[in-house]
Amino acid sequence: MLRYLTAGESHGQALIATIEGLPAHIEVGEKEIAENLRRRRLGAGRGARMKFEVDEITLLAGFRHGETLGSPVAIQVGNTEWPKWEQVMAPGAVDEETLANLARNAPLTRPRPGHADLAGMQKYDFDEARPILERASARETAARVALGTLAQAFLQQALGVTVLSHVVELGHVKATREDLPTIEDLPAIDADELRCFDKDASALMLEEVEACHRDGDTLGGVVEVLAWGLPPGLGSHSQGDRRLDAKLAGALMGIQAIKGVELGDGFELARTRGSLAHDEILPTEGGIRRASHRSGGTEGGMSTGEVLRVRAAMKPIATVPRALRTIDTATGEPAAAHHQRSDVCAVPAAGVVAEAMVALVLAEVVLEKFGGDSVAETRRNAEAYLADVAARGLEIA
Ligand SMILES: Cc1cc2nc3c(=O)[nH]c(=O)nc-3n(C[C@H](O)[C@H](O)[C@H](O)COP(=O)(O)O)c2cc1C
Ligand SMILES: C=C(O[C@@H]1CC(C(=O)O)=C[C@@H](OP(=O)(O)O)[C@H]1O)C(=O)O
Repeated sequence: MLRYLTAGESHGQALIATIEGLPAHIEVGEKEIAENLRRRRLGAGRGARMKFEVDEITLLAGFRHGETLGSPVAIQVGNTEWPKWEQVMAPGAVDEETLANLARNAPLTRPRPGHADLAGMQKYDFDEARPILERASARETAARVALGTLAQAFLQQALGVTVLSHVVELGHVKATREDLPTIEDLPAIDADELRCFDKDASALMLEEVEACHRDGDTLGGVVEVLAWGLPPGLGSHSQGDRRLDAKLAGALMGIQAIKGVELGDGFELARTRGSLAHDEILPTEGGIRRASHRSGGTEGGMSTGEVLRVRAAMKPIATVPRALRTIDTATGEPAAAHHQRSDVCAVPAAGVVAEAMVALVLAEVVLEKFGGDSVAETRRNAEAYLADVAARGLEIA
């Protein structure tokens, strides 16, 4: 069983990520985690904090000599902003004078519509938003990306699976393409500020980010995650919560600001007749193939063996510089929502987080199907299964 948790506040000392259940001998470490954390910081529209804060990675447990040990993993991602926040975020008790100073200087009593502020203050009995926004903040996704890197390395080393994301919509601008992008198309996207394969759309998207920035506004968009090399039969039709689609949707909806998820052609399929909505099954040399890729690579809650394709829709950033209407909870009077700094757009970064979440779900279902206390054991079990599928003439060619 794969279990993981993160802890840590946005301006706390560090984030901590822990995971248990990954096999031994995954070759992965600081370098790979740092690269994914670097990618998570990229993208047009990210705020000032992304430029000066550094992700300080420490592998605390579960590794030896560049490999996982099969024991619980703990990773620390230090917040280099901490010295500036030591007093505001002091974990220990502070004296009355400090408390009074903090309350005088920056009481966050004007909750932002669209952020966790108000519901959190109501639920956890706080008079200001600081204790809520600290954990709601997407800073936490750095910890999930660290864990996702381990899952990605495991999937690649055990099964040859690659998981990558790209931006398909930003505000009202849509990228268009007839065929599915290949693995070769996508790594190159990393260098682009928007990680979007459609260069014309990408230019318009960048203009839109600029325009939003000038207007004191914010943007959302849609990212797509693709996974190549999956075997058929991950997940199960037999219970709702075992369906791969359900696990993916839950994991992606668990990312801050994600408001919608679709598998394959998703909502568009609902507008399409059945004769045109499904992926016909054709015989081919050495097995079978599909005539199209509309399902997104799942049927009956199981992987089909085709490319997995899942999209996540991110709402615009809630901290709108041209502040939205709210109330001051200290007085009950109308007010402008608090705003100090924020991203204008974090869609490309959300794509990297979405990759991590998809990889964690896939690692879970791979381990459920094939087990394995070492990467080699998972690989052997998967190969035996795939050989059997092929022997029955059902290999995806
Ligand atoms: C990578 C990433 C960066 C984000 N950056 C910001 C930001 O700078 N300002 C902000 O208000 N929200 C930002 N968000 C979104 C908030 O974290 C999110 O809206 C908030 O936690 C409330 O949760 P909800 O949107 O799921 O309701 C970001 C989200 C992600 C995934
Ligand atoms: C720090 C990160 O993202 C933060 C996510 C975030 C939010 O409200 O979600 C708000 C911003 O932080 P601050 O309010 O301190 O400017 C982002 O910078 C990060 O992704 O590493």
